[in-house]
Amino acid sequence: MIKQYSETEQLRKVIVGRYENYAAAQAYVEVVNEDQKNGLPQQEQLKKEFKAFRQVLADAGVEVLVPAYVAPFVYDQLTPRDLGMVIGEKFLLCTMAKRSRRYEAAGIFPYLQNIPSDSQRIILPDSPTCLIEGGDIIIDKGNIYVAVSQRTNREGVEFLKQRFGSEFNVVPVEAQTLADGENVLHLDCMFNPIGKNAALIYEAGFKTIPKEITDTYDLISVTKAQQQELATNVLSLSQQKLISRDHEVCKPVNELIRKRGIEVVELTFDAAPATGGSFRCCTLPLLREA
Ligand SMILES: NC(=O)NCCC[C@H](N)C(=O)O
Repeated sequence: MIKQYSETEQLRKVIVGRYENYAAAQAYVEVVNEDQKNGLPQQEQLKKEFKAFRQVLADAGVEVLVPAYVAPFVYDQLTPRDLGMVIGEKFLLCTMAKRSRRYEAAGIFPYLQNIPSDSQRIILPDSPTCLIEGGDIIIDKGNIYVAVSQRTNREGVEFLKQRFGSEFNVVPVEAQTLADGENVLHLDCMFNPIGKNAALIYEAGFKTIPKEITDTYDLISVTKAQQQELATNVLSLSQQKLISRDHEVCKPVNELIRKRGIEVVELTFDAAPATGGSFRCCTLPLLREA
């Protein structure tokens, strides 16, 4: 059973990134984003942080799944978020922009085998040039926000409109580019709904902020320094509770979230963010429902 109509409804089942075998074969390591230019994390630190993260999820009653190991040529399986997206009761299998991530989805195939086949619930983009990554998609309150970013192109946005436009209001978002001086890898690195009607936002990451966002949410702005530490990239367990980094730069944001009456579980999570992804990126929810 897969289902997701919102970013904050009770999380029931989730795929969490695989730290085991990370960068096991140096020969296949590909530096895929700006953050990684500063060096990659050590296995031991990844292990410690991911174990604690998985434990918090399990203790909260969430079913935790881990991708199967693919092969040495897929050196990084830390951030399953981008591999796909549950949209309503369908699963969009994404087409990845980076070579080293192109076959990463094989690790989550075991979890797609039991999705009912009464209709075509697994949606595959028609063309290899149609790039979409799950980090660029957010579904909430009847809207699907999708960014044109470093990883998702206009063809990807058009595909989403064509396949999901009758059921959802598809809202395209243009992210600023590296050439504009903004390092916004995916939409969830600059925008993320939390609680009942709040959202974290890094305004400077947008070319234009869609009115669906300004009209719908009580916005909590993050600074450029906070965006760089992925302060928007929290994971909601429910409308009442979320997981965020205990990083010094993120703490003021956590306080603003608490002021909205949302419980914030702070965890040490520094290794995965050094690869470009924090809690949202390191998870792929399969089931959210009250
Ligand atoms: N949604 C996200 O922002 N995901 C982070 C992806 C990090 C991964 N190393 C990548 O660059 O593709």
